[in-house]
Amino acid sequence: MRIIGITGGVGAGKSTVLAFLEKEYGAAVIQADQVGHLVMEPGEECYEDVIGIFGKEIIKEDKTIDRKRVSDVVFEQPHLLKRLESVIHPAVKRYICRRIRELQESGCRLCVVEAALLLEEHYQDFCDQVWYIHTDPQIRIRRLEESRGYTREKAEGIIASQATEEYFRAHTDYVIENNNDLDRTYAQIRERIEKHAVL
Ligand SMILES: CC(C)(COP(=O)(O)OP(=O)(O)OC[C@H]1O[C@@H](n2cnc3c(N)ncnc32)[C@H](O)[C@@H]1O)[C@@H](O)C(=O)NCCC(=O)NCCS
Ligand SMILES: Nc1ncnc2c1ncn2[C@@H]1O[C@H](COP(=O)(O)OP(=O)(O)OP(=O)(O)O)[C@@H](O)[C@H]1O
Repeated sequence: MRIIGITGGVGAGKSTVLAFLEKEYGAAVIQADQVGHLVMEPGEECYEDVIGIFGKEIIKEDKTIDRKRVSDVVFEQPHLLKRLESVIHPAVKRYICRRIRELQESGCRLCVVEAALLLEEHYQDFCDQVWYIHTDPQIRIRRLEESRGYTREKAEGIIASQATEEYFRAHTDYVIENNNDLDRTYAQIRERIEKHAVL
């Protein structure tokens, strides 16, 4: 099974690229953000620890954790983000490694793992290649304001907590530019998959 890692900053278009790989090439996809959400669901392994860090105020009526509330705090306060990461990251990595083993055993040909923190978490160790999705910060901020209702400050806070463009470029195998319309992005993906015999 080939494993492609997809990384890049907030709102760069990672999930959009992932959806294309799933639809066009039948890739099995794994999204670290979603796994992170899963492990803090009620009854899951990180639920109590996250409440231990932020207090009972983050519990919503339906008992789930209010991630928006957590996110409003952590991207402003690095020491709290570090504590949250120390709880979530090991659980996410275990989940992803387990899922990869399952996919391998099921005969899957292509798996794509998406993570903003792919490099920091060393997921490249189990990826055959890593792609960096690049979009200029101002375009990302505008897209996030329009599609997710983020404020400029919130988007900037997340961007500030992530790796720099230079770091991403220096540690990845292929860069996809996603500043323009999606057809141009998809063309770069096709080229990489087809000309470089990824499959
Ligand atoms: C802060 C939380 C609760 C916000 O949840 P919410 O559903 O509102 O946002 P979402 O998870 O979609 O993240 C929003 C954006 O921030 C980025 N992001 C999330 N965590 C981090 C982080 N630790 N460092 C840098 N960027 C991050 C995401 O990649 C995404 O681009 C959540 O992101 C979280 O638990 N983060 C810490 C754990 C983590 O590092 N997860 C990333 C994958 S393991
Ligand atoms: N080329 C593009 N043109 C216009 N809009 C785009 C383009 N690429 C992505 N978008 C939009 O930008 C927003 C962010 O894209 P997406 O969710 O794929 O980013 P992401 O990198 O996965 O975000 P996150 O870091 O939060 O996981 C979405 O609303 C998406 O539809």
